[in-house]
Amino acid sequence: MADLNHQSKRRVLVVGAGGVGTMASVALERSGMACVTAVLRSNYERVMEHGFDIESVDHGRLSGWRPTNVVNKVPTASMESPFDYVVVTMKTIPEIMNIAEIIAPSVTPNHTTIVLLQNGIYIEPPIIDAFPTNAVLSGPSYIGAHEKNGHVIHDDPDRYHLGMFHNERLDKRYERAKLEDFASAYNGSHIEHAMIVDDIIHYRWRKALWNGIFNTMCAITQLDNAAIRRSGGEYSLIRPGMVEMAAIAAADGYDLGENIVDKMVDATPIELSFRPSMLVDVDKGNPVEVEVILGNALRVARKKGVQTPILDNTYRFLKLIQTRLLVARGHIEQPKNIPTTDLI
Ligand SMILES: NC(=O)C1=CN([C@@H]2O[C@H](COP(=O)(O)OP(=O)(O)OC[C@H]3O[C@@H](n4cnc5c(N)ncnc54)[C@H](OP(=O)(O)O)[C@@H]3O)[C@@H](O)[C@H]2O)C=CC1
Ligand SMILES: CC(C)(CO)C(=O)C(=O)O
Repeated sequence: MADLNHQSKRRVLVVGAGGVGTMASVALERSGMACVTAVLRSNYERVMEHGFDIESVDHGRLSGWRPTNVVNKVPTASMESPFDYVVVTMKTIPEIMNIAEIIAPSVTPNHTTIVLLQNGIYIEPPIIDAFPTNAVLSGPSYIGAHEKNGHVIHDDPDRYHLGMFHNERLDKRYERAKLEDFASAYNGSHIEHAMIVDDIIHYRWRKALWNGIFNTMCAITQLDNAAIRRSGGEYSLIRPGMVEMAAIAAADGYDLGENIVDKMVDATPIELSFRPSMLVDVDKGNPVEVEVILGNALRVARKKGVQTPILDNTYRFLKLIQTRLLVARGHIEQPKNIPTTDLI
């Protein structure tokens, strides 16, 4: 572990301590190079009293673990010691929340770097619009980690591509320095989690092939990734859906290469049954990230004139499920009129 004193540690705020946020906090704290304040919500009381109980494929068993600070509200940044990084690990549900507004009190202009460790495509532009003087890093994660009331099962290694999402008002050398500094802090526990890449949008489209198809279709059918393939979905829906997503990426200027569909399907062997994060949300009765995982991709398709019949229907089904979930949680009332979006 790095031998740094408290003063030289990066001050990091992690917003949302579910599976991804808790494991990000562990990686950063265990590196010895960061001091984490984690913002918790439903698990706050439990973690304050007992800490997290974590079973991690990367870090082993941690009982009663807590980051340096645990709070239940996004803190206002102090003038003397602003946050160096605000790491966002909440789900993105634009139907009911605005991430930029949530993190705003903790972001110091010209100083804080915002790191989005979330799924989705083109989730960065609204953050850059809201914080024009702050660097934005983007890291679509391949972790498997799920949290329930302070208990975390982390069974797939914490790995992600990390890149800067260029803000035209900032110098690329400044953004690059932030990218390298954050990656070094995250990787400081000597587990190589963050892999720096030059063009993060390419990697986000690659991941959209998996998330936009498996996450959505598993959430709709409530079948895990292996069950959906074994039930005939691989050739009727999964592969054709991935072909559509690759066509959107290509129209956006990102050629994902030959055999990308085979590669993405083979990336998760059929022997490995697991529930993608969106299916876990449906299991828990939580709203799903339909807009950032699929809606944003379809917005690009519309703009570029790409036909996406399978993904259009996937979106329509998922929006119905989303309405049920939002009503059940009291976020919206049962719609009386037919709800529409720019895509329906
Ligand atoms: N889990 C996984 O294995 C993977 C997840 N991802 C992506 O990572 C991101 C995080 O996913 P995941 O960890 O599964 O999400 P979870 O739902 O497990 O955790 C999100 C956490 O954020 C909290 N939260 C929500 N809103 C706020 C708020 N306003 N203030 C403070 N806390 C808040 C939630 O609290 P509460 O409990 O009160 O709702 C919850 O604890 C998502 O974009 C997901 O798609 C990517 C790859 C794998
Ligand atoms: C690809 C996967 C399954 C995690 O690695 C994911 O992104 C998710 O569960 O949302």
